[in-house]
Amino acid sequence: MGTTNKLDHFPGKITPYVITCWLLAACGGLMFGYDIGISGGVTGMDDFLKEFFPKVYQRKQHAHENNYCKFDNQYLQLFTSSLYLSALVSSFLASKVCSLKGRKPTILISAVFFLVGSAFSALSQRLWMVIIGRVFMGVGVGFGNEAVPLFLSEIAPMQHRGAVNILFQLLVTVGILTANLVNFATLRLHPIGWRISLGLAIIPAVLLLIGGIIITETPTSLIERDRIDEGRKVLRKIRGVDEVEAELQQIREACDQAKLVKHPYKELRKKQSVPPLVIGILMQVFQQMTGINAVMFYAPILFQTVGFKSNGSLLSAVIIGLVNVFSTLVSVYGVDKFGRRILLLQACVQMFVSQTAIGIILILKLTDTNTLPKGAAVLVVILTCLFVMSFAWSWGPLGWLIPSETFPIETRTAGFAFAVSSNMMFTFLIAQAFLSMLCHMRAYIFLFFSGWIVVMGFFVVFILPETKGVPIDAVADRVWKKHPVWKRFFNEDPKQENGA
Ligand SMILES: OC[C@H]1O[C@](O)(CO)[C@@H](O)[C@@H]1O
Repeated sequence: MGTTNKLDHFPGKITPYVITCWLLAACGGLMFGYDIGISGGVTGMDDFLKEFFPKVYQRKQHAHENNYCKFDNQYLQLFTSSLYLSALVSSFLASKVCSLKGRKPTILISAVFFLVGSAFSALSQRLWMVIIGRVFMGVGVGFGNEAVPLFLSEIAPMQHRGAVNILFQLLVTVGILTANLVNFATLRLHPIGWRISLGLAIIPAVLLLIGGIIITETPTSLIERDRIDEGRKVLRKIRGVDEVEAELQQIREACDQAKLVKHPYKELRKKQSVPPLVIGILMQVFQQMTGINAVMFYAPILFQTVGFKSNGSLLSAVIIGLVNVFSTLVSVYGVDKFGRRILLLQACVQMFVSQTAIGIILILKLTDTNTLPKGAAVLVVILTCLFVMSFAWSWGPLGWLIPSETFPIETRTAGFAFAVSSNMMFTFLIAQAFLSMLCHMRAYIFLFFSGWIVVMGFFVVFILPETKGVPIDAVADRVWKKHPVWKRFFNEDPKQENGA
């Protein structure tokens, strides 16, 4: 632990150049969000269903007794989920490219795959072509989600890292909202509305491509690869000052320490890695088990299921998208003021109440002929907004922030890759299973998610330590070693410390 621990006061300002780099790279978040938001609307569009899923279209036309099952089709779910499966696999490859070649090339690869994939899926004539397009886009998402959050925080001055990390999630929510708006507009454009929706993903991809060409490589990545002089030059440029030796030194020490560990993935198997690994993975798994993506992917379908017309359901999705963006802004302010645990716990209560209430209303009020009384329908939309609101200022951004600040430098990128892939894995599972679960569990599915939220509440109370205000490299000493559950993993016995 001989590192410089004067972590937060290096000279430097937020220069216009850094802001430009942030904005361009953050298009990676926009791209990811656009995709999350676009697929649900497209799956609900008649022209799309007629072309690729005529049976689902027929079922939809003749809404009958079992309305909950009208969208239950494995291939329809595969349309949404295939992207996350390929993102899951590619995020491990991306973590290698990211450390061996740098953040910039990883971002460029991401943009190219996304660009090709979105053009391909928009122009498809067959279902398999759409799916291949989605798989390409998934590689883009896997590479982007690995490199962009790292890039954003590595070029940020230390004291702004938390807020900048949330910028990624904020752009994800802006992407989702944009997609909801696009779907709302293209619904009326027969028969190619869905093609326009899918094709417009090209815009964030092109922006990211331009960004990938313009942005600088990060100083950490250059120094990690022994390109010290270039690292110094970049640091001067992004900080807007000449005096950067102290920060350069600190990055060098951190990189040297990381290099002592030859195999970060092996290091993750050691006892001391258990606490951050468990926390990093569970934060992401729980983020998905709130049921957020059941709403984000399938809100338009969900609202159609409970009796809204196409138009009304897409409009509701737009409202939810707006709530999502504005509530994420709250966390930028709240995360360092109230702390992580308070935000997460408050959200557990609000999410539990709203999910349970939605479930009960649907169980009691949704008739077999697929009608929900007007008042109940409005209440369901309001409750969905309350649910999304609390998710957006807590588990949404903190699902990324906490894993990025709990690992020590030696295992940070490897540990983060596990967190990213757990997110993709559970996003995939929800995308693939939700419509079938809806068919079999009906409105009880909401109670299923509320059950998970109770488990998450216990997790926060008993297991999750507070990391507010703790410098990133002091987490082991100040947090883990003092925590009643986790301190036993930090044995004082030197043999154990060395991993013997
Ligand atoms: O804003 C909601 C979105 O945020 C994420 O949880 C990513 O952090 C997505 O999985 C979800 O769709």
